Amino acid sequence: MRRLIRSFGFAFKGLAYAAESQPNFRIHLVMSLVAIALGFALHISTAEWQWVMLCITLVLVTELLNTAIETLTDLVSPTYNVKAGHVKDVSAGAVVVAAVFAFITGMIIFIPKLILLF
Ligand SMILES: Nc1ncnc2c1ncn2[C@@H]1O[C@H](COP(=O)(O)OP(=O)(O)OP(=O)(O)O)[C@@H](O)[C@H]1O
Repeated sequence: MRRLIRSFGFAFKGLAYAAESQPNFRIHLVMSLVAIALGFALHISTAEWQWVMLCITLVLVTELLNTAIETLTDLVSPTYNVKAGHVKDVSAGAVVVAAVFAFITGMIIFIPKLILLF
């Protein structure tokens, strides 16, 4: 049990490191809170909540993995290296793919409800 609590402690340390060091991670956290607030305000359905939560999870997880990959790349290749550049670019590409998916899903769920309000 003590080991489990210790592991959670390390995981939260990782989350705190990403939040402190990565402006993009902070932006995605704020966007996630905005999506959750909109979800409550617009009374979205259970199925829509599942899509919203999937998008939030996907974006935050890819952002965390991107941070880990960037940190590891800087560790193993502190000087310029073409392959290190590719590693970082591909990793950043994964975040963009997740963010585009989240943006499109958000539009599909929220735009019709926002239009009905006006
Ligand atoms: N060691 C390296 N060798 C070659 N190219 C690199 C190297 N480090 C960074 N790059 C190039 O510079 C780009 C930006 O790298 P950087 O480490 O600044 O990440 P970043 O854009 O600041 O990421 P984030 O904003 O998510 O923290 C990389 O995507 C890559 O193309």
